[in-house]
Amino acid sequence: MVSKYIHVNELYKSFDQQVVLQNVNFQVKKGEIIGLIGPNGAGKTTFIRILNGVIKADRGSIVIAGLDPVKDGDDIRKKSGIVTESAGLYHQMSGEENLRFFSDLYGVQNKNRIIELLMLFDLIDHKDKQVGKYSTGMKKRLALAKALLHKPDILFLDEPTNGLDPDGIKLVLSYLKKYNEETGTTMIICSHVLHQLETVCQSFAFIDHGTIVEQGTVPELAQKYIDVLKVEVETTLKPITPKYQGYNYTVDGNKLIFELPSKQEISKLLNEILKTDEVFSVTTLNTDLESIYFKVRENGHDK
Ligand SMILES: Nc1ncnc2c1ncn2[C@@H]1O[C@H](COP(=O)(O)OP(=O)(O)OP(=O)(O)O)[C@@H](O)[C@H]1O
Repeated sequence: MVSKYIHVNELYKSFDQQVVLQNVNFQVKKGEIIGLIGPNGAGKTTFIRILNGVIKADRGSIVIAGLDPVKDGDDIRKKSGIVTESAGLYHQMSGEENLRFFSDLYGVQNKNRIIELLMLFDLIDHKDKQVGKYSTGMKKRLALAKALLHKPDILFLDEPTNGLDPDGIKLVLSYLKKYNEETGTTMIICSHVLHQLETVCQSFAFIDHGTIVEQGTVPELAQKYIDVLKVEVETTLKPITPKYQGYNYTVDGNKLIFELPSKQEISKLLNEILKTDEVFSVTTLNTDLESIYFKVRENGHDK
């Protein structure tokens, strides 16, 4: 069995009388980037805060890199970086002063690291400006720089691209991916922007009403939840009967959308079309993270 870097077992948390997390079981492999997704109020931020040792669970066990967030909270925080909505920055200090402050706190030896990160996150021209006067996107980029100062082994990222413009989103996501490839840093990312998450995460955990209801990679989940594949084919074929080779299809402009029982049927279908016609493009429409997300949600409601 592959040993898990983060292992959570039967975790519970309530605030006053409200149960926020219940029977949470969750595992992450070392070096994995996992997306934590679920509707508003599902418990994602609370879960991240418990993992990072900011708040305590009521019961259940957590092991992160062999450590327990309750007993070894300081050690986990030394190994981890966190980005949350509030960012934890000092608004009276400049961007550079903030990074210097946290750099001293984390005991970062490499004095070039601050300038390196200011340049990387496109903040070098604003390094002397008070953070209170930063835009939302600038604050978010500075929060990421702060989280990466001490080259953590684990990154907890709660909505890391919220408030960023398209350039900022591209910069941050491509950096996180590159950083993971180079350093093997384990990352847990919460976000509602599923198409962005899909570009960086290797697997996903779905949280609903405080419970992890599903966990896996997109191909694993597609296999489990998607029973009819929708395949869009751009072709010169103009079928005239309601079915083509026994498959249902609909027409969308110059494209045909076929319903197939499995991906093995795609080549069979294309071979048939190519006997008489041309094919310009083929796209699977409903095996993306968003389609799977709604299937998982539907499944939860059916129970
Ligand atoms: N400190 C707190 N005191 C009382 N209730 C809280 C506290 N923190 C969170 N909650 C409640 O716990 C529930 C889960 O909140 P949480 O922020 O973990 O959800 P989330 O999945 O991160 O939501 P979102 O997608 O909106 O960010 C909500 O009902 C929230 O009101």
